[in-house]
Amino acid sequence: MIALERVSKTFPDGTLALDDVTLEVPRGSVYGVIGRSGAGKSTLLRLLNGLERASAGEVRVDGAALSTLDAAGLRALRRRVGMIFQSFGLLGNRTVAGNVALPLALAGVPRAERDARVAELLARVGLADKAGVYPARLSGGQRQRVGIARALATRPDILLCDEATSALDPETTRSVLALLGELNRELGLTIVLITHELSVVRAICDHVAVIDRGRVVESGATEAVLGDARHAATLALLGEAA
Ligand SMILES: Nc1ncnc2c1ncn2[C@@H]1O[C@H](COP(=O)(O)OP(=O)(O)OP(=O)(O)O)[C@@H](O)[C@H]1O
Repeated sequence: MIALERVSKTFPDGTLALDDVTLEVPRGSVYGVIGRSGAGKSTLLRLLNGLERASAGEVRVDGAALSTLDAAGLRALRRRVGMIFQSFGLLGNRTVAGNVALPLALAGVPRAERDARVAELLARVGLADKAGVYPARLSGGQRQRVGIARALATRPDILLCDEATSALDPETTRSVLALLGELNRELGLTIVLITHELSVVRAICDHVAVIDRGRVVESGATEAVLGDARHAATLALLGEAA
């Protein structure tokens, strides 16, 4: 459903962040992109929701070439592609409910419908009792649950996770990853997550791509890639995790 076909990204200063990347994310999968800092992970993720445009090659979502989308097409794409962040990205001057309602308000969803959807989302992420609380009063794990609820508000079928658990302790990481796994199964949500932690890939990803200096050096089913690692970048990640 998501395909990168020989995608390269060169920034105006000449930095080649992605170099001839080809990969395919199957519908309904949890797809991990792992690599060191600066490998190109964030750039790859930003290409998937149209925040960056490929310098060469093509990104397709359900066959539609993102390079051909006009402004309306990009808005439609972003409604079906949710995103969560390492730093959560919540608005401190809005309550939990207010944060989750924001994308619905922007999409013009009527008040009553919005309130019902927010209540449903907060119940799903286990925060029904926190609707009126401000983000500053929440733990990191709770903040990320709000981020997840907000990302799912417009019923996207793809969720992009940008180092979503990197700021969390191991136990909270496990519970947030478990929630993502449940949402993947219950909603058929396709999840693309970027991480520098092999434990995250092992915990939740059925597929993985290892990225090194802008190139995908290994990709495929997680067990196959990790069980038969060949590239130095993958071996280094396995060595660090051992
Ligand atoms: N807007 C930009 N202009 C110029 N270079 C950029 C820009 N954004 C990223 N880069 C460069 O592109 C390369 C890949 O960056 P990217 O942020 O995608 O890596 P990453 O794997 O996500 O790293 P990290 O885990 O540290 O966020 C790096 O060399 C980075 O400095």
